[in-house]
Parts: sequence; structure tokens; C-alpha cells
Amino acid sequence: MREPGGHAMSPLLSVRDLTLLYGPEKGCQAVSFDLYPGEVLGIVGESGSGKSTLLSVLSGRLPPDRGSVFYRDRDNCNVDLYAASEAHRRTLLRTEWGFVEQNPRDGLRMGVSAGANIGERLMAQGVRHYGQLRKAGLAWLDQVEIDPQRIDDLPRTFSGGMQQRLQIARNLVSSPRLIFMDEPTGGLDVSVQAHLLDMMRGLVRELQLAVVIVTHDLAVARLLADRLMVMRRSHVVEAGLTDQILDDPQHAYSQLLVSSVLQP
Ligand SMILES: Nc1ncnc2c1ncn2[C@@H]1O[C@H](COP(=O)(O)OP(=O)(O)OP(=O)(O)O)[C@@H](O)[C@H]1O
Repeated sequence: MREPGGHAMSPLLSVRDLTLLYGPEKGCQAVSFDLYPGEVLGIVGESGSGKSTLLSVLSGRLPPDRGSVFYRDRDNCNVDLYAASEAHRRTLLRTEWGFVEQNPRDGLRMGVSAGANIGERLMAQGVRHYGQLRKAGLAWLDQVEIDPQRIDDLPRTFSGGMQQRLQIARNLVSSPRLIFMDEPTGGLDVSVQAHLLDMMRGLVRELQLAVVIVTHDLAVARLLADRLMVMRRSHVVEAGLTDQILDDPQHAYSQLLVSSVLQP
């Protein structure tokens, strides 16, 4: 039974003492936080600090050495991610979660059309009707500002920015509740980045998505994230509201990170 009003107050993701180490201070250790529905959490820190490792462990891709990730699913069940079966984790990834890779080639199927890329996740949810899949494809291309007439084109005929927008459409078509993103604007020109960021911000707000986004770009963090975790050498050294951390960082490393961006 759901407690009155409790649903909105319960975290979507509860992470405790999450640890995966490849060597001393290589990986992530003792990470704990709660993520609430509709909240965007940014993970920032220098290269090698453990951001991608943490994202992989959070999203069920790599088992931790210790610690837990609990996810509250659509049925309001609290799923212990690493006690659940591999099949259950994969189903969550296909149905309730999305993962936007830095390189769209890792997140798209390059050998099938844009429409098929979008339709695939709906088919995984049991939608079989061609007209319905086509309609969703056209609508989502439009939503991510790709000319719907390109629905039958292969992603490799798209620019990098378009491929990334297609990857986002492919992820969002199945109405996920939680999206993981690994440097989604990395490798794109600055003007393309700005456009993509603007679009992502709109979609996150409109769809009330919860997001965990890894970025080394503090401007991206500022624009998208409600809260930040600053990582250094596998540890979270500071966590808090984005504006607080970027405007008044407390930890010496966060101060350095913020000031290094401001220096020419
Ligand atoms: N599969 C692996 N085997 C061994 N060491 C690894 C493996 N994956 C990552 N590491 C090491 O763990 C540390 C953290 O790497 P990770 O990729 O999580 O950092 P990151 O903060 O995401 O860096 P970047 O911003 O450069 O992607 C690094 O020292 C890296 O060399």
C-alpha cells in the first residue's frame, strides 16, 4: 500500500556506500545519496576521478565491490538492483531507464533507420502495430528537431549533433523515469552543444525526468543540474545544490575546480 502523499516523497534511487575500486583511489568509493523524481544530479570532477565508474555501477552495468542501489519502480516496489536478476536489470534498462552515451555510435544502431532506432524500445515494450511505431517515430523526430522526412535515413548520414538528438529520442520514446547520461555534449562543437543542452533542459522539465549526468563541463552542470556531487580520486568530496557549489564551493578541490574554469 502507498502511504498518503508518500509516493512523491520517496526517493527514486537510494544509493548507499557504493564502492567499486580498480586500484587505490581508482574507481568510486563510499558513495551515498538519494535521487528524487524529477531531480537532475550532476557528477563533476577531473578526468580519472571516477565519474564514469560511478555511473556504470549506478545504472546496473557494473556490479559494485560493496554497497547498494535501490530503485523504486513504476509499481512502487523498491528494487535492490544488485540482488535482482540480470534479466530484471535489463528489463529496467529497456523500460524505465535510459542511458545516453557520450558517443552516439554506442547508443544507436547505426545499421538501421532513424525510425527503427526510435521504434525499437517501443517494440521491446510490446508495441507491434506498424502505424503506431511510425507515428511515434515521426513525432519524436519532430520533438528533437530532426526533419521527420529523414525517418528512413540511416543515422550515419546525420551530423554528430543530430545523432545525439536521435539517441535522446530513442531513449525517451518509452517514457523512462530515470536517465543516465555520460558527457552527452562531449565531442560536439560549442554551438551544437548549446542547442542540444537547451533541448535537453526543455525535455527534462517537460517530462519531469530524473537524471544522473556525468560531465566535466561546469557550464553543462550549471544549466542542467539541480544538485552536484564533486568527485576527486574516487571520493565524493562535496555535494549540494548546484548554485551553492559553483558560487560558494567549500572544499579546496571544488574551489580549485571552479576557479580553474574562470581563469583564462
Ligand atoms: N576497466 C578498468 N580497469 C582498470 N581501471 C579502470 C577501468 N575503468 C576505469 N579505470 C580506472 O579508474 C579510474 C576512474 O576512471 P573513470 O573512467 O571512472 O574516471 P572519469 O572521472 O569518468 O574520467 P574521464 O572524465 O576521463 O572519463 C581511472 O584511474 C581509470 O584508469
